[in-house]
Amino acid sequence: MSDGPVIEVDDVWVRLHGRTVLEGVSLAVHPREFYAIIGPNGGGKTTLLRVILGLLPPSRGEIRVLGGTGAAMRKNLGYVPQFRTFDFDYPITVREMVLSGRLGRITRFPRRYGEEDQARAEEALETMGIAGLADRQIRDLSGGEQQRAIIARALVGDPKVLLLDEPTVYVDAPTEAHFYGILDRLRDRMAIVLVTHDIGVIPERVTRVACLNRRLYTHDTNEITADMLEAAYHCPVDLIAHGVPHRVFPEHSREE
Ligand SMILES: Nc1ncnc2c1ncn2[C@@H]1O[C@H](COP(=O)(O)OP(=O)(O)OP(=O)(O)O)[C@@H](O)[C@H]1O
Repeated sequence: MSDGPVIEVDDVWVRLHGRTVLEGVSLAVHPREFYAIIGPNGGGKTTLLRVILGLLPPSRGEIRVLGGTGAAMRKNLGYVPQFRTFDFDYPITVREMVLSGRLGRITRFPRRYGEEDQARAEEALETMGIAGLADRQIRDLSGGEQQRAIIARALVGDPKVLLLDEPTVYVDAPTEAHFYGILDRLRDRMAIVLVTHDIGVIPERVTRVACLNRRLYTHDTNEITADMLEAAYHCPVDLIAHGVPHRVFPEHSREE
């Protein structure tokens, strides 16, 4: 992989039903980066992911994936949508669900999974620690196990960037730590972009943080600063009460 950005968002604007949802958003994600985007509910996080994925055309601006703008480049993106968008009552095993992440890569007809598809699915199940659950029905899993299956499904396409929308909603604290450990190991192979409204879940391993509320506020470092939060949340945010690990903040001076 070259060292150029894997994703470039260049002055992107989105208007939906007469409302500006994204306003002049620019960012670059580099290989092996762990980029966290936080912001309040309705701040435009899912919209930004949808624009990056090519699911929603911007009113203005450009998205480049691995330097290109064509739809084919988007195959390099793995997407983990919000948990609530899945229908877990659908009768399907964990392996079948994970395999379905390969469908976009199969061009022959009729669409049948080949050996490589099967091998990738086993690898993704192993990576997410759910190989032992492969033959279970997805509806019989716990919320945390289902969440891992969703991520495994995004991994089978061998993405260069993994985009996650609120991935820890159904995950308890010990599992969350383990989960972020897994994401960190994935960074050998791909960049990670994680969006969340909950500033308490920003893991210590992030390499870059931005706040999004229609506009994007960032200092291009892994520090969340009080001014970024205030700009995005439009109110003073009690940093400690939200359990944000203090290491993501810069040193406070004596006067603060
Ligand atoms: N298809 C749509 N049509 C009209 N408005 C939309 C549409 N999709 C999103 N919006 C609006 O755009 C704004 C941003 O929504 P978005 O889902 O991107 O926010 P978010 O930051 O992901 O929020 P949350 O943390 O609640 O998931 C919201 O005000 C939402 O109502």
